[in-house]
Amino acid sequence: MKPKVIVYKKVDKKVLELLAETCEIIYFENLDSETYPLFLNELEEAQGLLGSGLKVDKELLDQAPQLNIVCNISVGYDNLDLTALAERGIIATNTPDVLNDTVADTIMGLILSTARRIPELDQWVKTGQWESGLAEKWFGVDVHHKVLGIIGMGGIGSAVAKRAHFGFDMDIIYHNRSRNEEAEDKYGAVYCSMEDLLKKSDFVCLMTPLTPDTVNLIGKREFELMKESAIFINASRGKTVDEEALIEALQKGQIYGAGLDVFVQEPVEKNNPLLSMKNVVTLPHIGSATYETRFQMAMTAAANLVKGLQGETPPNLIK
Ligand SMILES: NC(=O)C1=CN([C@@H]2O[C@H](COP(=O)(O)OP(=O)(O)OC[C@H]3O[C@@H](n4cnc5c(N)ncnc54)[C@H](OP(=O)(O)O)[C@@H]3O)[C@@H](O)[C@H]2O)C=CC1
Ligand SMILES: O=CC(=O)O
Repeated sequence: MKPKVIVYKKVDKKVLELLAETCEIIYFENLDSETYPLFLNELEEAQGLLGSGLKVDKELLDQAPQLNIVCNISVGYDNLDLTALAERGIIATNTPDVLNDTVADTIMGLILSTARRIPELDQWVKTGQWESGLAEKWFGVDVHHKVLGIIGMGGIGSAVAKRAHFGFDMDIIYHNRSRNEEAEDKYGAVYCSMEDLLKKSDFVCLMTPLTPDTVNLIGKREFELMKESAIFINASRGKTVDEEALIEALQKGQIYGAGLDVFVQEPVEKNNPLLSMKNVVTLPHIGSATYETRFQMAMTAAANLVKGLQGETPPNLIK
C-alpha cells in the first residue's frame, strides 16, 4: 500500500505526478477555514506532509500519529517545532539553494526601488503630477559604489553579494557567527562585527534565518548605530526586526528608508505605520515568488518526501 501524504499548497501537476508514483496524495490547494478541518481529518493517517507556512507544533503533531516526514516548500523552517518533531522521530526537510538567485533578485529590486524611489515616482507619473522638469526634492541616492552590509552571508546573502559586487561595484561587508571564506574570495566580502557593519553600511541587508537567537536581532540600538543615510532591507523574517523600533527610527529620521519583504504579522495589518511612509517600499513576502523558482522548490520538496518515505536520507534533511 502506498503511504498517504498530504500536499497542502497549490503545486504544479508535475509535482503531483512525481509524488503519485510512490504515494497516495490528499491534495488541498490551500488551507483555510473551510479546508482546515478536512486537513485535520486526513492528518490522522498521513505519513508525509508537503507545503509551506503551516505551524507544525506539538498540538498538530498530536493529531498526526502516523507522520514520518514534514517537507517544507521553503528554505526557512521557523514554522517547525524541531524539538517536538525529534521527540516523535519525525524528520523534516527544506528547499535551500534553488531559490538563492530569485530571492537575491528581489532584494536587489528592494535596494534599487528604495534608493531611487521607484514606487513613489511611478505613482507621481501615473497620477498626472509630472508637469515640468524633475525638481531636486525627487532625487534619490546612488546604489553603485556604496557599502552593502549583509547580516547573514549564507546562500541568499552570497547571491546578493555577487550581484552587488559584480553588477554595482559595491563594497561588501558582512556579519555571521562564522566566516564565509567563499564570499570573501569571490566577492571581496569583508567580515566585521555587527557594530562596525551597522556604522559603515549605506545599505544594511538582513538575511539570517529566524531562530531564538535572531528574534529582534535589529532593534533600537542597532538603528541608532546606522548612518542617517542608511537604507535598511529585510527579506528574512519580520520577527528578526523589532518593528516598533524600525518605525521609530524612520519617524525620527534616524535612517533614510527601508525596503521590506517581510513583516511581524503577515498579511501586514492595514494600519501598520510602515504602509504610509513614502520612504518605505513594501512587498508581500515575494522573495522566491516566480513561476520557475516556486516550481523548482516544490519539485525539491517532493523529491525530499519520496526519499524520506523510502527510508533514505532526503537531500535537504534539516539537522
Ligand atoms: N523573503 C523571502 O521570501 C525569503 C526569506 N528567506 C529567509 O532567509 C533566510 C536565510 O536563507 P538562506 O540564505 O538560504 O540561509 P543560510 O542558512 O544559507 O544562511 C543564513 C546565514 O545567516 C547566518 N546566521 C544565522 N544565525 C545568525 C546569527 N545569530 N547572527 C548572525 N548571522 C547568523 C548564518 O551564518 P552563521 O551560521 O555562521 O551565523 C548564515 O550565513 C531563511 O531562513 C528565511 O527565513 C528565505 C527565502 C525567501
Ligand atoms: O520565505 C521563504 C522561504 O523560502 O523561507
